[in-house]
Amino acid sequence: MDTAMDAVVLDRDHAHEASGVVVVIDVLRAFTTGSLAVANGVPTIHLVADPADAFALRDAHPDVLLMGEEGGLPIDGFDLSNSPVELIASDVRGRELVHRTSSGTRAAVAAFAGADRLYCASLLSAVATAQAIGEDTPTYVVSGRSAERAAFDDGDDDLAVAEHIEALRLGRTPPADTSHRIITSPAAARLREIGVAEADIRCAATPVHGPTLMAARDDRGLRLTPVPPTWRPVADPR
Ligand SMILES: O=C(O)[C@H](CS(=O)(=O)O)OP(=O)(O)O
Repeated sequence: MDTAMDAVVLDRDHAHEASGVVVVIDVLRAFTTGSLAVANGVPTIHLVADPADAFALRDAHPDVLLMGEEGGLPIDGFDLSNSPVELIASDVRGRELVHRTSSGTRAAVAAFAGADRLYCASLLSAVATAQAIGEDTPTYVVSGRSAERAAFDDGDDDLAVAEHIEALRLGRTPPADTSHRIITSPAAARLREIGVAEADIRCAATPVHGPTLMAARDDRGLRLTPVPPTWRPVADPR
């Protein structure tokens, strides 16, 4: 994709081409909800591309909670939808989640194959993600942009967050309009159309500092865990 950034930016259809350090962005709503889940005590999020994979994981591990959506709407038999506001109100502490969404988790599963390190990010985790990436120039995957969604979405909410993270990573002032771009994005309009609560959109557009999520493979597939923060005091004596 052509963007104002030097970093490579891929849409979801090209996620499998990503290599090196990869940041998959889904601000509305997958990785906003994911970041809030770990902030609320979820130790691990298993990512799947298909609802059938989520049900299979629960059959094998009945203690997990299933979270996600199909076309933005709750999935019958899942415990939670893909809603950050619902997540905050739920008791998830200590529970492992299986997360399936139409754009975000599918993009992450596709991008993982070629990645040396993969982060799943949103505006909530922009600062933590920029810190975790460090000096490596990452490839960003704008998960909301794909041929499947071209008629109603250009992925601008995710691109805005990619630009925000990249500015932070380079020590520059991040754009002042990131939240505005999320709230006024085609993805937000689409969610409003299907009846998703405005609070979910506002939550995703609020730049609080949440944890970023790093992917690894285990015996259950792809899993996300929080990256420990690397904050240092300003006057570090070392
Ligand atoms: O639930 C969401 O916010 C979206 C639904 S869709 O992609 O617009 O159909 O999924 P996500 O994967 O979180 O972007």
